Amino acid sequence: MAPPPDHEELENLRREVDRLDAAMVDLLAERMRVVQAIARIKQAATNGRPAIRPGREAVILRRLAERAAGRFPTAALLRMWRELLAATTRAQAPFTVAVQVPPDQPALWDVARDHFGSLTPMLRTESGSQALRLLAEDVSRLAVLPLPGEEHGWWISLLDTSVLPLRIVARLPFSNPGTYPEGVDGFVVGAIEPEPSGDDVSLIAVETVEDVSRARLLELLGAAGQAPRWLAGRRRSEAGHALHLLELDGFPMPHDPRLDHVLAHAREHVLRCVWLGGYARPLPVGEGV
Ligand SMILES: C=C(O[C@@H]1C=C(C(=O)O)C=C[C@H]1O)C(=O)O
Repeated sequence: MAPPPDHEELENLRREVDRLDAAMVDLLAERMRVVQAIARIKQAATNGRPAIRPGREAVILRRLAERAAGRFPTAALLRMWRELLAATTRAQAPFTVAVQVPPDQPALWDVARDHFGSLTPMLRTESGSQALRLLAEDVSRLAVLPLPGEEHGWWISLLDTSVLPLRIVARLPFSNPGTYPEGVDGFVVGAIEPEPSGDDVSLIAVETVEDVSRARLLELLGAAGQAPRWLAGRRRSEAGHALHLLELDGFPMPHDPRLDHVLAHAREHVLRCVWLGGYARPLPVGEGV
């Protein structure tokens, strides 16, 4: 039987695909060499801490999503890059991720898996304190914990770590093409200094005297020029104080004058403000499908 007339063209196109595949592998190898050079420079500062830089990763992913838009399915591209970033960070220093999977958010495991790649060891924990213990014991270098709320009070523990402070460094999922159920969100915690990505949200714990209501607190901060969102609260009955977790747009640092301003402005009610970290604002849901 005579070959179909376009047989030769098909063969040529497949050779072209093979050539491009080979070129992409060469580029990945070249990229890995550059990452290793970065790792050598970072080594002194990293000193056993995780190599991941969530702010930098967010900058890379936003830029590539924009570049690929309309030419390559962005959601697939982002998934590929997550796998790549997991491989390049693991190559710098192997790490394990502790993941608290609450019974009502089983998909948080998948969100963590997609973010840290299919080959990164992950340990499932029942509670936030268990996940944080794995960090303290150096069994895991990073933890994925459900968004703070009434049930999830793990963030309180971050206030009390003085050596090698644990920070909230990322919010997951960073991109959700609509495949994760709504309300399945987590924070990544680790002994890393969060770095700005250009579009960030900060997390501030505010300790107040006990009788300051949530509304009053937001009002006080509003008067100090801030427009925070309230995430969670806890009473510290032993001290007669209350703790609130707030989100603030932008990227304040531990000693941001904006926080000092809040303290000065609401001195009678606010006892301290503690910067717990921040995260790169995720891409809008459904983007990059
Ligand atoms: C290479 C670095 O380390 C990690 C790997 C990255 C990458 O592969 O591009 C980016 C950020 C870090 O999570 C870096 O810090 O730049």
